[in-house]
Amino acid sequence: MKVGFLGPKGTYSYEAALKAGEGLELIELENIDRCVESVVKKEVEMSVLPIENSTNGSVAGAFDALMRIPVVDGHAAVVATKEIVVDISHCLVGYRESNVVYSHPQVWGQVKEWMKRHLSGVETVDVSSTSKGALIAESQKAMGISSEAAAVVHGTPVLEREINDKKGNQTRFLLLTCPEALGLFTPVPSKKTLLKLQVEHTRIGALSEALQVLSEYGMNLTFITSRPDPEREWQYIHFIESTGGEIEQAITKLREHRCNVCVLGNY
Ligand SMILES: O=C(O)C(=O)C[C@]1(C(=O)O)C=C[C@@H](O)C=C1
Repeated sequence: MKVGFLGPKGTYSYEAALKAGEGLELIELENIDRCVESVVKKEVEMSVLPIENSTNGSVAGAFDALMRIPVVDGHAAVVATKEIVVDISHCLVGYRESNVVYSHPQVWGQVKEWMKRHLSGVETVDVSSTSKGALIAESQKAMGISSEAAAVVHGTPVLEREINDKKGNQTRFLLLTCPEALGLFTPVPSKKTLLKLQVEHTRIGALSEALQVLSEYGMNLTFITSRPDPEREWQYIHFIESTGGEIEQAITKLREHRCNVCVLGNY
């Protein structure tokens, strides 16, 4: 079975993909959008998507990509089936004489204090992944922030280990798949449900009513994030994760309240 991950090898996404299961064929993808698109287009059976870091919060680009999953008759064409948590320990890699450092944009907020103390004045450049940062650092004799595994993959010297501001730094990934491929998995009891929700913001209390419905049906919110709706200016798409409750009944009720809602996964 093919599992896509944000490449090149050595990213934290690669580590998440290794945790996805046994005997899987891991396929390198070039950016976060492709991690969703490749499953939608059935180029891979599954892929891993980073959604939240314990220090720096939700990965905006991941939710923007989830927004583009086609929904037919209220059902998403791709769903999350598993949550994978990876410990994130960043290293400064490359060549100290440079004054440029490359990494994934989600990293800067995880090393802010350390950068202030040790690398103030250097230019930070966003690249598609941490491993890409280590690769560019090596080819341009610059610096990068990545895992030690990425430095090993690209032969980039490690200058400093454990530079993240908070120890116990972790990122959550979702394992995405198309519902037709779900039969290939051994079912595990799911604990969390991820919903995509749109409410009519022109109506007072629309979001609070929707959240009330979830609580009425015993769904306990564990995470909520909102992204701008690409089709409606100053309107938002909400991603809500919860545990327990009567999900089907809650969804029926939300639709009665004119909410546009679909399940993006159970894990
Ligand atoms: O660049 C990587 O190594 C990734 O797997 C992406 C990603 C992210 O998008 O959050 C994953 C974990 C870290 O928080 C930093 C970057």
